[in-house]
Amino acid sequence: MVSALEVRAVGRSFRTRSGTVEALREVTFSAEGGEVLGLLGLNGAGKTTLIKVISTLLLPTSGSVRVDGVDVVTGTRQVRSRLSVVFGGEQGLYGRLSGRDNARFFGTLSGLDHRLLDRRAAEVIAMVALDKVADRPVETYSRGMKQRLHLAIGLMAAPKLLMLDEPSIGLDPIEADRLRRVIGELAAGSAGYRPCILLTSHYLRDIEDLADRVAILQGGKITHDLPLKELLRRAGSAAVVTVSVRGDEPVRPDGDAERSGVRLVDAQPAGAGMWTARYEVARWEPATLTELARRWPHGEIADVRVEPVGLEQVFRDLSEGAGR
Ligand SMILES: Nc1ncnc2c1ncn2[C@@H]1O[C@H](COP(=O)(O)OP(=O)(O)OP(=O)(O)O)[C@@H](O)[C@H]1O
Repeated sequence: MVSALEVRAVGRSFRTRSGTVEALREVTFSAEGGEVLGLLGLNGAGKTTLIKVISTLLLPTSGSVRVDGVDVVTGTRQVRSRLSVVFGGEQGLYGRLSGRDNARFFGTLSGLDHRLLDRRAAEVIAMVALDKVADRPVETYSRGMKQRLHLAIGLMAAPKLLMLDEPSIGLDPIEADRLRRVIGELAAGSAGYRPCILLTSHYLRDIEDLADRVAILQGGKITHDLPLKELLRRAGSAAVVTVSVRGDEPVRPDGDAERSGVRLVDAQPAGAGMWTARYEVARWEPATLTELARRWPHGEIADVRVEPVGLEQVFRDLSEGAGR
């Protein structure tokens, strides 16, 4: 089977006055249709360079990239017709034109047959839920609507590979959620097929909500390439649970934290006969609550607060682990 995206041992260096910068080093990964791959990296890690190489804007110095089986260097034109890059932000739309006319215009630029333009524009506008405002000038759109229009335009040519760069940048939480919902539907096949989606974002919520897999770039190298669930599992704990207990001191950890998946972090008296204790738990499930109650045989649990460990924490831990 041909992968939607295949990146093999890609290197890209830049000559600068102060020497050579290796922006990408031996980058290798692949992704399939229907998969959402999150690409994470701190500033300067090489994300933009990688996106430019995949989208044929920069030549790789070494290695190869294939989009839907076509090499980016020898098949530049075919590759361009198989992928779309959607950037965050407000630029690149014609404010006086309607959303529908913007979609038609960019569809023409990407070589779509004019007989298909109207139908395709209506389809993609429906996919991103802009039907009601499709004939209004884009200058009257909210930021979120403009972002969804960018996505619609990116879908005009039914790309096999959809690259989304910071898609929710500058959006309020409601608009960001709406956009994430649309992206999730696309990955699930709302466009009639399942594109491969490469998602770059500093906003980890996008990645956490949408990605099936996460690749982490550090210093131009892929340091991790894992299913999202596995990456979160590597945090070592799924949640931090804070319990307030009325009653006696807790039973101290009895060496079975590994088996029970519940590890006491600290416990302190909180006055008026109350204790506050924090636990790291490997899984948050009904058995965890039973286990916590077992730790306080003479106490009454008055309150439980659960904070899931998110990708942000994992990313921070991994970045620190890599020497930052
Ligand atoms: N045209 C260029 N000339 C020289 N160095 C460059 C050029 N483009 C990128 N670099 C260098 O390559 C490295 C990777 O940059 P890149 O922009 O790809 O990182 P990034 O992960 O996209 O960062 P950010 O999150 O800040 O956008 C950096 O050290 C950068 O300074």
